[in-house]
Amino acid sequence: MTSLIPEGCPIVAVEDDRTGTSLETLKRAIMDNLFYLQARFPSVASRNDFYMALSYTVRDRLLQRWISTAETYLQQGSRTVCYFSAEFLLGPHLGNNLINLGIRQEVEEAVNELGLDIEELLNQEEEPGLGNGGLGRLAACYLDSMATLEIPSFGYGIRYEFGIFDQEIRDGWQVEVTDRWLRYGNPWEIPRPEVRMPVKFGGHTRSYTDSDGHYRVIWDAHHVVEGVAYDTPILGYRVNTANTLRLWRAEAVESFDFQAFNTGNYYGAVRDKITSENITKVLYPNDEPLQGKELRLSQQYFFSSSSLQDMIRIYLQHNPDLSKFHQKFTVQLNDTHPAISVAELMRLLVDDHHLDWNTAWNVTQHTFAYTNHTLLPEALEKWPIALFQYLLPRHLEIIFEINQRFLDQVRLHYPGQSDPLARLSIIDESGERYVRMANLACVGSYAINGVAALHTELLKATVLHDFYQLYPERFSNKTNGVTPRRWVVLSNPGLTGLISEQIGDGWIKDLDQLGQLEPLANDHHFRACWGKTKHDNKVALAEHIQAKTGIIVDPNSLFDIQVKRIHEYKRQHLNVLHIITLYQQIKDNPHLDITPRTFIFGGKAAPGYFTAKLMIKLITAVGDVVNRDPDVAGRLKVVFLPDYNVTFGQRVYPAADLSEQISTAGLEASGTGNMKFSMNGALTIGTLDGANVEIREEVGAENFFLFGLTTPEVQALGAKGYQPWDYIQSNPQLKRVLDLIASGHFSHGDTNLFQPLLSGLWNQDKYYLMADYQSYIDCQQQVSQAYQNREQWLAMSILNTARMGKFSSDRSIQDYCRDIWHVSPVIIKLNGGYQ
Ligand SMILES: [N-]=[N+]=N[C@]1([C@H](N)O)O[C@H](CO)[C@@H](O)[C@H](O)[C@H]1O
Repeated sequence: MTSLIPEGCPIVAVEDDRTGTSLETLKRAIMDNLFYLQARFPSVASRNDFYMALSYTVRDRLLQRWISTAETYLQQGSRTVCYFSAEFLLGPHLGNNLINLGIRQEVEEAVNELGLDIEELLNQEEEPGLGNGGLGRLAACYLDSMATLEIPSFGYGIRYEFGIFDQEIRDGWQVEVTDRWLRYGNPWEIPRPEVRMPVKFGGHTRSYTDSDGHYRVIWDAHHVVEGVAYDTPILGYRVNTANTLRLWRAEAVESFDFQAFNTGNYYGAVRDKITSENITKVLYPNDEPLQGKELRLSQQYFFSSSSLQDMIRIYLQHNPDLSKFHQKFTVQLNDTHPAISVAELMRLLVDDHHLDWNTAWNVTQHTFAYTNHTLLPEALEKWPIALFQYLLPRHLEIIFEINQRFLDQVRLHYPGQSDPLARLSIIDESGERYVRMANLACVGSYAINGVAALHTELLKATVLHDFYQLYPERFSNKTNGVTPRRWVVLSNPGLTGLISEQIGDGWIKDLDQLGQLEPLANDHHFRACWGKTKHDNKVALAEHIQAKTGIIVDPNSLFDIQVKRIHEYKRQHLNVLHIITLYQQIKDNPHLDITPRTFIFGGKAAPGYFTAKLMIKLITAVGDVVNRDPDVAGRLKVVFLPDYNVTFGQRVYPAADLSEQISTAGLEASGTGNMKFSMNGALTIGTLDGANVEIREEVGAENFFLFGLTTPEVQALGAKGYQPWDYIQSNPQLKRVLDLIASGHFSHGDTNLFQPLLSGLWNQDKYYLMADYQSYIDCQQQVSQAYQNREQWLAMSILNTARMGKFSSDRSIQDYCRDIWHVSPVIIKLNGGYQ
């Protein structure tokens, strides 16, 4: 693309005001932005005005890095990773950018001198809740690590107008409130109105033979929507690299139909605008269970097509030959949500750019890599053929062709055997016939990975076994990780200071250096400082809990925390059975010497998931009784803290003594909260599931509270016919706990309220709570005893943090770069001026 600025034009020097970090410069910049961008003077400016003025000031210091990065990638034509995700749970930007720019102190001083409070301004930011849980947050941690490791990369996703709902608890029940995160504007995104991609839907296809005798297909779409780009800079930690997260918003090609308006059809005049914009209106609030709605498939296709068209546009700026597209770009598919991209790239290459099928397929298969995040059958996406025919007729044709050619190969592998073909086929012939998105992703990808060692082994043995048999070389494990920048440095400045004081701050970019803390686990003084840091964080959380819920908790009690999406396989209700067990023990013997505990829960339930909502009600109902019971006398407190999100997590992980990771073995693919808790010195009580297995390997079995059935034991019990009633009948304590719930003790005498939960446990207990109950209770007893030995507990806590190096998302990204993407870092030099 030719520069619009003529050769020899005077260089526009970048003013210090935009990049300077001296106290006076920052103060002037904040006031200038208040004046020139917020058009406010201090005496009438609101907290949001000051937040915006500060944000623009910090953003300016990003922009030089961002533009230098973009220019360098353009000049060097660097091989680039594109991370396709329907969710990016970014969290608030301001605090993180201050850390990554390394100017937190300077800005705090400037803000103080202006008579403002930086914590208040930080809390002013509406977090972009463009995700449901682990999958979306992982994508955000990976963007931070790719930038910090100076990897040329783009994030591509959807700019939902409304993110994950805000959660309120009314009368103990979850109530969803619309997340209007954009209502005060978003200083961290740059609209790119010129970057618009036409995305077609519906209609029909027709084919013809062109003048060169080539078979060509035209897609006459029913309607076209435009994808408009909004870019957010993703700055690495203490580097010059600022990569781009490009999120697409849907707009109507024609946002106002004058003809309709002139004929008085006012709705008609804006119909296109409304239907088009609906595509990116709201995030589907389901974590795991698939949402088979047409709009969901439209969202997935919309951002996949916009992103691939954008990549081809960037590619053609320097390379006319699309047959080498995969050498420049590689795309990581974050679960099957963007798997339609496999068919879309084929359509773009064959129909729009006239590559022959085989060349296009070679490019496609060498472009995509696929990450699976769950084994839950109900989460594996499949779309009815009829919906595909209606919404994406050309893609259905292409998928049939891909499948045809694929099955021809498979037949060679399994001569005369139909079963493997039926399982491997992209088309599920049962019922109304479906397109299996995981199969499409596997056929169209050169690499397939799970997100923890156990999960990947289970993928190879179960859900993707046939693909593993066919393409063993494509499979690898890439254990998840989390960024220590947001989850330790930003969330836990006390611990950060204590660690860096001892071992320097190299650990922030090289987490294995935390290993240098090990010897200090035996140092009484260091243990005392460690304990104080944790206690200070617990005091801060206790104040927040009182402010948010009115519940007073004792920071000296053991903070036992379970925060994650509410789901039966995550077994928040098993945690409640432990609470009731302790409660009954106290009721039986009010003088019982027990370790005082504060049970803190947080997590959203998918709005349509009734059992999960009932689990929240059980937690709040038990809390209402236990928290007020005179016999308990405050030794047990149960808190359900509403609206669990990234900001909430930043408060909670540093304040935990015990991290609850109690899913049924074999069902939690990885978990990432488990890593954030341990990194902040919490000890884990958990099953051998997901990344718990690797955390226990790293921190040492002696520093991990393990309980429960293993995956093979769960499978064996299931195979032999699991009778939960047998466990209830043979365990009087367990029976008493369930009977107390059934009696209405926690529901004002209403014996029906929790019936659905109880009957599920008595009859089927799909997630083996009854089988794991006693092991869990015994393990919790060990926890209480261990907590009584403060010095030992502190030593275990220090060792947990010291041995968490493996779980940095930097390590995960280095694994992806080495084994899958084959991309190398590009060092960015800051460019002082522009020609
Ligand atoms: N979808 N999905 N999967 C999950 C999470 N629910 O978002 O992905 C997360 C990120 O890979 C995993 O840690 C977690 O175990 C898994 O259940």
